[in-house]
Amino acid sequence: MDVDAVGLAESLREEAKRANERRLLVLAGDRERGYDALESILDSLSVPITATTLVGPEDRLRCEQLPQVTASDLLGTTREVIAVDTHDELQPNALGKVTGAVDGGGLLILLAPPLEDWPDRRGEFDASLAIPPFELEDVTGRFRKRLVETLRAHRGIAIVDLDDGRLEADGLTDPAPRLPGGAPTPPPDHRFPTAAYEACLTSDQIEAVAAFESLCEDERAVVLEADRGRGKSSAAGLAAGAFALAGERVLVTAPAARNATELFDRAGELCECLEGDAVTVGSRTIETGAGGSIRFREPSDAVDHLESADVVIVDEAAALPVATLESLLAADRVAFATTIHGYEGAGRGFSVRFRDRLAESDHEVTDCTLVEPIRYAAGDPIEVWAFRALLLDARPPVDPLVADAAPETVEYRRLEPDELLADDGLLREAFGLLVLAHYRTEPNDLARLLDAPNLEARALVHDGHVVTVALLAREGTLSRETRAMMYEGGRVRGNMLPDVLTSQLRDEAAGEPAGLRVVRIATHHAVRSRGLGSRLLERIEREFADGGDGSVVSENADETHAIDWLGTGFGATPGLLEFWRENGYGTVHVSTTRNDASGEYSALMLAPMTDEGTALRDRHADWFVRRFAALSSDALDDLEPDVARAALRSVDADAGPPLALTDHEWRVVAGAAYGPGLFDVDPGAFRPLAVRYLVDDPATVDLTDREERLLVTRVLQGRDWDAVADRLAYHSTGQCKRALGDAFRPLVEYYGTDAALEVRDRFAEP
Ligand SMILES: CC(=O)SCCNC(=O)CCNC(=O)[C@H](O)C(C)(C)COP(=O)(O)OP(=O)(O)OC[C@H]1O[C@@H](n2cnc3c(N)ncnc32)[C@H](O)[C@@H]1OP(=O)(O)O
Ligand SMILES: Nc1ncnc2c1ncn2[C@@H]1O[C@H](COP(=O)(O)OP(=O)(O)OP(=O)(O)O)[C@@H](O)[C@H]1O
Repeated sequence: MDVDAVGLAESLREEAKRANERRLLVLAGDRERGYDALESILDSLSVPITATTLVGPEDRLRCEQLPQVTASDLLGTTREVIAVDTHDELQPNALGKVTGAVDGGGLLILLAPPLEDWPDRRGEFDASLAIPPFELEDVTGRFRKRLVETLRAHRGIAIVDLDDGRLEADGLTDPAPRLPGGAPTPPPDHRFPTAAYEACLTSDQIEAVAAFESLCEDERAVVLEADRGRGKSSAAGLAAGAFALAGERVLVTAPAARNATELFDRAGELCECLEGDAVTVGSRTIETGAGGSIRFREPSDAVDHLESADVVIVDEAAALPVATLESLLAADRVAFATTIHGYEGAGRGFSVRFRDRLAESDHEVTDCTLVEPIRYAAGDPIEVWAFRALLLDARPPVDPLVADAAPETVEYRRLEPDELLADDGLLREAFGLLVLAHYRTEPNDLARLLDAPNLEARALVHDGHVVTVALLAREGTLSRETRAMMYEGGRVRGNMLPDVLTSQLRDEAAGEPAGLRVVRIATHHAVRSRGLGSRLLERIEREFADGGDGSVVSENADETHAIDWLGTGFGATPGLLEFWRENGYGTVHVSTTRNDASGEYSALMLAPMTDEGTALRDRHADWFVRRFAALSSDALDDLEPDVARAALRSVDADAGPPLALTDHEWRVVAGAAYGPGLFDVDPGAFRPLAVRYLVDDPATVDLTDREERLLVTRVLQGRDWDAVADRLAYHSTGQCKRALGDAFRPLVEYYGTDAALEVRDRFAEP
């Protein structure tokens, strides 16, 4: 080999240390040559084996080894050298996590196939993109092509071609000597002890700690946002320590206890520094001599202990369900620390859904963003590369560029993967919009967008800028064998709607028609509610109804199909259900468990395009209406009443059984509505009527929102009178009972048979 890879690695390491930055070394070529070079490099670098990690399939070196799938174990830790073996596969998510864990002065080493061949390689991750009826050979290599381009274009990245013994780039940037930055100084006026500020490593961290001082007052919230490794957990820890030293009880929660390690370390150090032996420090509890404390509790447990805490700190808030965050808002003084641009899709739920709730709450909010990295110098070229390669900082266009967008000004555009690859601006805007609008978009999704054969993207663009984007997945057209396999309990990749309709809802034919699921849709926040989202759905429908472009490959021989149905599945909120209903989608299912990330029940909706699609939609809508009452008193007994109302309202009025109450049942219902009859003695008779009404939504019957919620909570969900009266703010259970009787009057009027109307006439006031 002509290239001195060892000498190169030594120079890179020396430069990295000098600049407190990282450097990246790509060893491209034959795998064995790569490992030989790597071993020589590790032998010569003065890096302890304990600070080195090999991320790859085999434990081939003497250092720590883990496979790419468990790269998340490295999150929050730091290593001096990490080598990643990408010969068998490359998981985009793992690449992000690994890059984030390399310390300032450290090296990231990639063992890669010859760069020219790399895009054509297929590994396990690619196999996961081969969603039936597509096959592995349909998966493309654009993500890797783009990755190679970024490796070649960015500073700080050395590339050695081991097969040709050629140095492609030396990665040396010859950084200007760093001026020794003075220690950051505490703010002039502060309430926390000076030591809390002296423990800070950057001036951003000082500002973050200072932001926590606002929690000395009541009805305050602090939101701390930062990219990974900006020292946000540590800042929260220093603040927690300061509160505990002042005798306050601090409750800390995070998705997992290990997320709070740094917080407890900093808090413990501060308390010990100021109180010495008077403080007891454990890994989940700290108690100060002043009577203060810091305690970690799991999120669900924390929600039940808000009363006993003075200050509540939520770390990695974006990774918690929105419903949990909302419950935590019951705390009077509360801080949320959260990662933006996380490598693990560390959610946007926080910004997407929770921010609004926070703004509506009584808390005065102090915002703080930490920019300066802690583990390495600002402007580190490897971070710059990772952000670009994985689009961690992709953003929708800035507001002024799209401010005038309206359905009349926009153009419908297919976002072909090749165009996205060629036009980074377009890719950034489209992906940025998807990231901002969805609580879990991660680097793997970028690869999916570029390479998965079942996915398509469509957008509306205003003046060349993306204002609304939709990600579409082809589903269905599954072979008889695949359908039987699903029916018998086997799993299929992708195909979310056919999968649920077949395996859970026991419809073996559900995977036959061709469908297109709107996986995600998002409108730029500055131009929502102008009809753009609806316009995009309409244009998609038009395109795919035309057959031509919308035709799909089938698992059965070479035949092609037009799309039979459009569908969607999402965390159900009344507003979103309404949006989809207005666009012609009807609910066919509500999941029986809440989504871990959003804390919401998912709704599945269909809009038929052909007779086959209509048949599929009709039978599932029918079954949905038939089972809804039983579901409501069982798995969905805590479904938000407004979600239940909106879900039923979106169902086609022809769906479900016709009302078939016996004369006797009608007398019971009308007796409760008009006379001395009681709901409690025969609740079953009221249920089909409530469901029928909520589905039909007849124009001439006008129940109030509260009355409809009463139908859901009392009649369908079977909650007891006290709980219902309390929740719907009736003065007493008696008033609530009368209200239910009153609510049934218009229903008896509208649907009642002769037997029912007779009762009404008998009791009706003269
Ligand atoms: C499969 C999925 O992706 S579901 C998730 C959908 N995406 C998101 O939640 C991301 C954030 N939200 C958005 O990007 C947008 O609000 C979209 C995509 C839902 C709708 O896009 P828009 O361009 O605003 O749609 P459009 O103007 O055609 O329709 C808006 C109507 O939808 C309904 N609607 C949509 N979202 C909401 C909501 N969160 N709350 C209340 N109503 C809503 C309302 O009826 C609204 O009309 P209004 O503003 O007059 O009350
Ligand atoms: N004030 C400090 N004193 C000592 N070490 C610190 C301090 N601030 C940060 N660090 C160290 O820097 C690293 C990043 O800090 P921290 O975990 O607080 O940041 P973060 O923004 O929460 O990062 P991540 O998102 O990666 O968890 C940690 O290894 C931590 O130990």
